Amino acid sequence: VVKISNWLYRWSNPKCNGKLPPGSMGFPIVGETIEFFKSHGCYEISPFVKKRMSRYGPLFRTNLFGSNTVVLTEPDVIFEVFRQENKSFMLSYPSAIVKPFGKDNLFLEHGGIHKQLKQITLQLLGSEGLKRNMIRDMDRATRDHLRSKASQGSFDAKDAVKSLILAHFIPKMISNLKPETRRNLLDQINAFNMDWFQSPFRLTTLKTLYRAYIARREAVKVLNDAFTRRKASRDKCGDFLDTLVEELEKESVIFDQGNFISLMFGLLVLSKDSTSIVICMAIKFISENPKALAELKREHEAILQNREDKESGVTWEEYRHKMIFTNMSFRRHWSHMENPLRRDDMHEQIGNGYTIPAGWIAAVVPSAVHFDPTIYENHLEFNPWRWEGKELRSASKTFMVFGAGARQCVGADSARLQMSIFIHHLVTKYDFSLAQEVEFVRSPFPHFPKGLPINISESPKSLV
Ligand code: HEM
Repeated sequence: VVKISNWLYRWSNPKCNGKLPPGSMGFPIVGETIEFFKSHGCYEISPFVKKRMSRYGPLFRTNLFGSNTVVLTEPDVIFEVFRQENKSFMLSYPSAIVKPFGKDNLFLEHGGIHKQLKQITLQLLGSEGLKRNMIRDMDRATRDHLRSKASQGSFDAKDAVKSLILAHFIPKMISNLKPETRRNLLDQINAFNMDWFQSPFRLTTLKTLYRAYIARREAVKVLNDAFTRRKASRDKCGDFLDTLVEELEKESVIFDQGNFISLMFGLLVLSKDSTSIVICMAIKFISENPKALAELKREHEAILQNREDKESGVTWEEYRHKMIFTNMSFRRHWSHMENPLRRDDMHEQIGNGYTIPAGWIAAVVPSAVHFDPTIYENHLEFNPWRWEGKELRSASKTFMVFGAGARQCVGADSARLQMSIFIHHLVTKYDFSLAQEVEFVRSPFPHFPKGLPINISESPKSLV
């Protein structure tokens, strides 16, 4: 009894050579993880965080995924943690989250390996790569996909947008796959979903995890075959696989084929899951806000009217400089990555004289800043006009939807571009509405448990 009481006491009152932030460590072993995963509305701060912020203040301690954790919600502290990447704070996600992506995932590495991998990835997803290689095909695929879906009169946007993204992204990775192999890869990447993470405490979790494991295994097989064949043939196809094969041939190479297979797999899954959910959020919000929809139509019809070559599709210039209201409308929708996690390696002093002991996790909550009532009037309202005249692209202490510092998202521009092109075609060519009331929750990633069915038809006023 004495031993157990002692252990329970130590669980609730962990050691610290400074002052720990207030908070509760929850139940032994599971901590407060179950409450953390409770689903909640999407356009708000999670009740888990909100409740503790009002009880303990902007910094509080807890235990999540079996790790002692300090949750950070203050803009200055969050920005500083991002800035200290690779110095006192290191990216660190629980193995339960990252394991299903495979063991070779080098984006979890630090220092030089991470830097080199990021440079390689930016050849595909950086603005030069997007401008040169991606925008035309992205536009064409989006236009054709929407046309074919709209001809059915209604469709589930949740699945359709994922397939649309993969349909043009897979050939950018590997351009010479046979149609049936490409179809198989698309199906496997689509089958690899994050359902196990949305509800890790349900009986069905093991089943969804197993399905994801099988899908990953099959997808990796396709990617591996394509890699091996390309290496042997030395063909040049102008795709990302060329870049990766060339990297492997360099004398100073620090990666192997397995690392690059894992990279391709991770990028395909991320592009499908992250961007599609934000596009679906956009469809939902503009369907419910006629004033914002009218303004979007005005912006995109003006772009179309001023375009010299009507068949050229969205240009880089239009995307970067003429979609101001589009940017304003979906600015906060990107705030969907709820908790970037870092491990404190240095026993860091943070705000208000508190300390994060070495080895603890720092869970930053950017959405607490993006929905902060002291920064935003009517903070939960969808109001694109609140951004009028503001700088819309770069990260700041009060806006970090794509992270900040060394770990800033490599896919940010590609996601924004895909969203802008989708909205362009949707609002200029179609009339659409939600087919039914939509369930939209966050646990902790946002998702539409019952899909997003929409009714759609070609607009009689369509300009092209
Ligand atoms: C809805 C769109 C997206 C959002 C909101 C988003 C958000 C984020 C955030 C907040 C981070 C930083 C994580 C951290 O600091 O721990 C991040 C990193 C990352 N994102 Fe995205 N992302 C999006 C789309 C994408 C896409 C489309 C891709 C790839 C195709 C991508 C690839 C990555 C990668 C590889 C990293 C790790 C970067 C590094 O460690 O240096 N993301 N993303």
